[in-house]
Amino acid sequence: MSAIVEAEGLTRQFTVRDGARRRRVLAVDDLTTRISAGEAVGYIGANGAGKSTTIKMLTGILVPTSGTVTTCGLRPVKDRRRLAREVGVVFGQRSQLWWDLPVRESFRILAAIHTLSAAAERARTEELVERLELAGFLAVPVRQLSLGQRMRAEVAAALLHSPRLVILDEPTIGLDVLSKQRLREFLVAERRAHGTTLLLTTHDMGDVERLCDRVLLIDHGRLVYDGDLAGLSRTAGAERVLTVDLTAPSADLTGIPAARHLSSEANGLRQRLAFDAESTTAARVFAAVAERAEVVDFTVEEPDIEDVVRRIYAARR
Ligand SMILES: Nc1ncnc2c1ncn2[C@@H]1O[C@H](COP(=O)(O)OP(=O)(O)OP(=O)(O)O)[C@@H](O)[C@H]1O
Repeated sequence: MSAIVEAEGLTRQFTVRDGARRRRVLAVDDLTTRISAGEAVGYIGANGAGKSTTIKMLTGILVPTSGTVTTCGLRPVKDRRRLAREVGVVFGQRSQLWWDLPVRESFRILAAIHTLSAAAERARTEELVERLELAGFLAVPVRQLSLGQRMRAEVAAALLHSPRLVILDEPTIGLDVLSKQRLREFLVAERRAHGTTLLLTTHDMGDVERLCDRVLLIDHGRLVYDGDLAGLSRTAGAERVLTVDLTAPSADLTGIPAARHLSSEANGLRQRLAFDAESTTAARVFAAVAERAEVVDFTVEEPDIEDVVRRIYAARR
């Protein structure tokens, strides 16, 4: 797979005033990573961890203090214009649309900026209007749109020129559950249809769970995890939980190998056991429970990803 982002020792330092003194902040510290074409990567970290600074270096807005980065095979600062054709950026908290113009007009201006042919503009606009359900408000000025409508229009605007890389900065912030779901479904479909690479910064772990197959976790400018979500949970030692409903009240199911009894309800009719996916499996825990009691129903819960991230931060403090 060709590389869409290649960063090598990427570092950005700021000098900030701290009263009378000057202090250096390493916003991004020696970041080395590679993102291949077609990947969907969640870039997560606490406020101030260095996510925006990284994105700015990837898109040529900020010059690195040291290290190198290529985005879509281009040098972001030097080739910024050419890069603009390859990358689409969506900011959840900042509009890129013309506030007083109808949505349709913003699209026309952007198509002209990207020098799309009339046929390409028509086909892509139609595709995005249909997939993002924009038809009902194309003639409405942006300032009159609801947040959910505006975000859909923002995404369409950023994707109009069919960029190879789409960077989304907190794309679902402030959206209601349904709008979030629609937007995520659109992004999944867009990626499937066009092989688009997604790089997403978010505090919403639902975005990561539903959209990303890889997570980069950054803390104080340093990359502290690179892998899939399941691995992130393992890193934090997070446990899965087996809940069993039994046919008869039972004593606490303690002493199950590699599992920990968490709770019992209704005289032990429902019991919860936590286990570490590294040392056993849900099937083994279930089998051990079934030897001791008759089970009518069961569920297995995955670790809560927000809890996982909190644990990782806590462990590093
Ligand atoms: N222009 C700047 N001048 C000085 N310091 C800056 C500048 N931009 C960012 N920083 C500092 O660099 C660090 C990383 O900031 P950055 O905005 O990249 O974090 P972030 O992970 O995007 O945070 P958030 O989730 O709040 O957007 C912070 O300590 C921030 O204060």
